[in-house]
Amino acid sequence: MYRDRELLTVTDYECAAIQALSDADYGHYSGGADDEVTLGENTRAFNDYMIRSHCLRDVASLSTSTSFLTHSLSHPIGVAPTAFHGLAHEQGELATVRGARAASSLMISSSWATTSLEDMKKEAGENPMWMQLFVYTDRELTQSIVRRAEAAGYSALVLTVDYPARGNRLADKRNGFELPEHLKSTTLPVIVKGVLRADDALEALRCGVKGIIVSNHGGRQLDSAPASIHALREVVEAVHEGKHRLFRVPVWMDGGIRNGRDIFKALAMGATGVFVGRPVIWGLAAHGECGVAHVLNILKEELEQTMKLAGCPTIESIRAANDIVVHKTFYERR
Ligand SMILES: Cc1cc2nc3c(=O)[nH]c(=O)nc-3n(C[C@H](O)[C@H](O)[C@H](O)COP(=O)(O)O)c2cc1C
Ligand SMILES: CCCCCCC(=O)C(=O)O
Repeated sequence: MYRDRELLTVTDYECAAIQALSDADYGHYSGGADDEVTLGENTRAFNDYMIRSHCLRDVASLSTSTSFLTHSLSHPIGVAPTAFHGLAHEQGELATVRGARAASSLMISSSWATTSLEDMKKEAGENPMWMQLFVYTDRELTQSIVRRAEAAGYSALVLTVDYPARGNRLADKRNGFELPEHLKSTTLPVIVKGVLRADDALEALRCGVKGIIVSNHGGRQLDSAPASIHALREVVEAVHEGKHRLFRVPVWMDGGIRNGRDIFKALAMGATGVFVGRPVIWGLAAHGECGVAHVLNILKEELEQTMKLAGCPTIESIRAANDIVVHKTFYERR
């Protein structure tokens, strides 16, 4: 496992990635749409919530184990689909897949990967992978991707529904960001990714989806969309059945997660698990597969630390506690 006294947090990894990447590539990965209001809100909004910790709880034996659909996992931190890893590291997605496997993280492959979907799955071995695809007007093309993903051993398809058109990314325009010729790849391939409202979540349920990822695409599509953590509660409540926190389908979230406290808050607000995008890219750019694994392990260790300090020894105990995370106004009213 990669260890470095200088690289203790995701923010440390972002600083290392800035050194490793060209300005244009860093701008492409880090940037959001337009004024980047949503991009900023994604991280900031976690500070709107406080962890109302318990004391006098037995946290001697702690477990972060959980499940995503049929997969039993040792922790609830997955890798979000992000495109073009060949810009961040010479081994591209193969390094990311190896890092995710080393950290036992479920990974969602981007349909705009710079490595074929078959090669990625082969590299992952038994580590579970889902395949992301966009909504293409060419149905035959979509079907051929779906068939390839099935044949390769992907266990779910993640349909990104927040991309009817590309967001207005000013960093890319200012830097003249263009994909190098040698990376243009069309490895194109039902969980929906990009839901932010209760009514859309219910419509997705009616369409028979098996899961929902609350996401605003890392602030790269509609600027002024709400922070994912703010939208999470609305979606969770919509798909919530009864008063015992039984969900008709799991709800995950991504966007702005940079530490274990953020993950704890998302779980407490009803998420089955979380996915991280840019932090994985920072690990990849800084130290390849070891960097990816290290970033994911940092997040897992921070989650464990938060669970101990908050008096919640299991993921279920976080999700079952109705009041372990509260909006900060809770304290203003008292
Ligand atoms: C560089 C980059 C590329 C992305 N590519 C894709 C993609 O190919 N497909 C997709 O569904 N989402 C894509 N996303 C969105 C991520 O899956 C995810 O929603 C977002 O990165 C989460 O926010 P975070 O980066 O703050 O963790 C991309 C995001 C970034 C930053
Ligand atoms: C024409 C290439 C589309 C790649 C989309 C990648 C993506 O979702 C992103 O946010 O960037």
